[in-house]
Amino acid sequence: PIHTYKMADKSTDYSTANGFESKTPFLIGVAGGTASGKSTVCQRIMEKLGQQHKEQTERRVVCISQDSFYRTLTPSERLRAERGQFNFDHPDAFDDKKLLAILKDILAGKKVEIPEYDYITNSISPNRSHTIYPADVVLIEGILVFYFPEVRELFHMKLFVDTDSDTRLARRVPRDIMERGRDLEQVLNQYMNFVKPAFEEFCLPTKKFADVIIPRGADNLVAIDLIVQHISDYLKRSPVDKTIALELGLSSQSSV
Ligand SMILES: [N-]=[N+]=N[C@@H]1[C@H](O)[C@@H](CO)O[C@H]1n1ccc(=O)[nH]c1=O
Repeated sequence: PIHTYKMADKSTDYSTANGFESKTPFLIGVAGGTASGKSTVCQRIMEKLGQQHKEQTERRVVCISQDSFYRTLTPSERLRAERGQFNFDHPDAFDDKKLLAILKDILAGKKVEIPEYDYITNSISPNRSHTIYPADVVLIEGILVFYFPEVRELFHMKLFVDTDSDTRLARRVPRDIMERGRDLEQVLNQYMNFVKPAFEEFCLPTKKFADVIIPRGADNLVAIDLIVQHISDYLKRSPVDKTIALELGLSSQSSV
């Protein structure tokens, strides 16, 4: 029997329409504290899905970051940010309306432009954006992807990466110093004043919305395999959208 993939909170009928599969991408939200391993979990899922679908090079799995949707800071906010006195972990720091609009475009199978975020200048770098073509699986990772109800309701699957906060801090300090040009005192002050309190007030409470909670993040290979298997089963039931494959100039013969 052909299974129609029934979502918990919405039934999506991937029935064919005018000869082609008319389907929306499988949208996965990946939340968790800073440095919990969200983007690594996304990478592992994409790698393993890619391996699973060798025979179908059209399978497209892409990942976008909520950090691409930090709102533009006012000059005074930018000054505070430079002094480590701006709270980037608060929901108000994000342009959730823009994220919602982009996710709806993705679900409509549209091609979207995602800006890159520059942690050194604390701003979106206008010339560095990347294009997301219609995909089969789209992962969105971020500390507060489950905080905004309208965004949360769009996900077909919600993952929460649950890593101990001391492990996260231990990873965060070197990363902020090496990659984001900060000094130790500023990183620790920012963590104590903003990152830790905001995690407890805004991020941790969204764990209850997760379908799967992943303790230890990317090290948890059993959890990642389970998740990949679930996605793979879903993908097997919804053949590749030929229009997407043709549009992208891909075909099963091509060695993309
Ligand atoms: N500071 N701080 N915390 C946030 C948050 O924990 C994390 C979100 O991915 O990125 C951090 N973040 C965000 C924007 C920025 O310009 N700098 C920065 O460090």
